[in-house]
Amino acid sequence: MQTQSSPDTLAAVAAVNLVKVYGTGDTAVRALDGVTVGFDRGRFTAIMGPSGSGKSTLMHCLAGLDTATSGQVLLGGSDLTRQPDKVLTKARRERIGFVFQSFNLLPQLTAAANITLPLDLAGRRPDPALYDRLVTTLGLTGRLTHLPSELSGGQQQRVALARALVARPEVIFADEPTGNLDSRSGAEVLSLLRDSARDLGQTIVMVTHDPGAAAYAHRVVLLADGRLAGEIHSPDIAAVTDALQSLAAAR
Ligand SMILES: Nc1ncnc2c1ncn2[C@@H]1O[C@H](COP(=O)(O)OP(=O)(O)OP(=O)(O)O)[C@@H](O)[C@H]1O
Repeated sequence: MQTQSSPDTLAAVAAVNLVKVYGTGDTAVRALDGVTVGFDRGRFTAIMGPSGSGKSTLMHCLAGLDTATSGQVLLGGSDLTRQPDKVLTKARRERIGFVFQSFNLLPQLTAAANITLPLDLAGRRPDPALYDRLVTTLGLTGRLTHLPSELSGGQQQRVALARALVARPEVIFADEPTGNLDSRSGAEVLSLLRDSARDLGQTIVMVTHDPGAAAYAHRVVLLADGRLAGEIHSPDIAAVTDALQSLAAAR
């Protein structure tokens, strides 16, 4: 296991000495304590670590959904932390895709309209071949005219995934993307993420607690107490489980 990660400004997305403090004074929590890590283009990385280690905070800061206290977030080499809100919003809309547990589907739109919404907002049309492939692979063919309230949790999650992938963003951030899926659907989603990295050169960053899910990634980045605690390249379930157990034992 390696414990070093150099700042890599050529990475698709990178954190440089990122610090995030919630609250002030005695109650302040240092959720990120100087994290420097890069995520290479076309690679699928899982972020893992004990509960409260800063995984979600890191991903939210990388995705521009939360503001770091200090440090930099680089997207394609440019510093997101110094951009005006308008530029940040545009970058989020056009260059970044999100697959979060809370789905964030619009309740009044059909599944199909939810999937194409980010493209519609950007005045772009979906690539029909990619759209068809995603809808078929994700088992949504018979569900496209349904509203989110008419879909199961797993189906909603797959709509959110199709929405993130169809726009072909440079970077996709996924927070427990298989959390609500049965094991077969979960395996399909993870394969799809890995294929998207390989075939479309997308950069995928996924937070997960599941060593089985992490084993689909090219690399696992470990966090503990808001700091980088190691990396595993070409992870398998046993190596990930061992690393998590070592982190838990060190607490
Ligand atoms: N909005 C907030 N206000 C105050 N503290 C927060 C806030 N969000 C997170 N924290 C704290 O920051 C630390 C890191 O939280 P974070 O959610 O990033 O951890 P995590 O590794 O994603 O945890 P989990 O695996 O339980 O989801 C925790 O101590 C948490 O309590």
